[in-house]
Amino acid sequence: MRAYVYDDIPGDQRKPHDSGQLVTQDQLKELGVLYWQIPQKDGWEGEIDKVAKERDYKNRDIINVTREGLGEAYESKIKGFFEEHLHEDEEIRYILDGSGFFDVRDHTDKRWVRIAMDAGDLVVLPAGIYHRFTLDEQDKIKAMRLFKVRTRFRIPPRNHGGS
Ligand SMILES: CSCCC(=O)C(=O)O
Ligand SMILES: [Fe+2]
Repeated sequence: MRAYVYDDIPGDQRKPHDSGQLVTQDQLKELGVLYWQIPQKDGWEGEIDKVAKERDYKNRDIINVTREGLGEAYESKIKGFFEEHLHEDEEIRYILDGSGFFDVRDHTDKRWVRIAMDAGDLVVLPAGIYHRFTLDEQDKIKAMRLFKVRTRFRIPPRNHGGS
């Protein structure tokens, strides 16, 4: 995982948009974003189960975001993921394969912090944080989604003055 301030330069959302200003794990924690690295090797499921038990995540599923996997739904899914939104509960993702970017609003609510994730990265976005997701130029990701509750509410995207 690598986090940094998003460069806000117009262009393909899949590009890194790396401003070069790194954001540390502690700074992510100040935003309520938690991170674990759980390498994809023997016993990784047990490590996930430990975190799930500790944080009371009762349900999980797998999502495969690829052109092949989603077919016609691909474009609309990609668009929807990248619309700035928040949830009333945490968003928990463990990356099994591929890679992608989670962007979260920082405390100024003006800048994006981009969190570049790949296999073995577990992230928890706190309830109420404005965020979005995009694939990167690899154009595929497979992730485990964990949930405290079965039903998830998504607060519609806001028009944040265009950025
Ligand atoms: C990394 S999984 C795809 C993104 C996603 O599940 C979400 O934005 O809710
Ligand atoms: Fe979300």
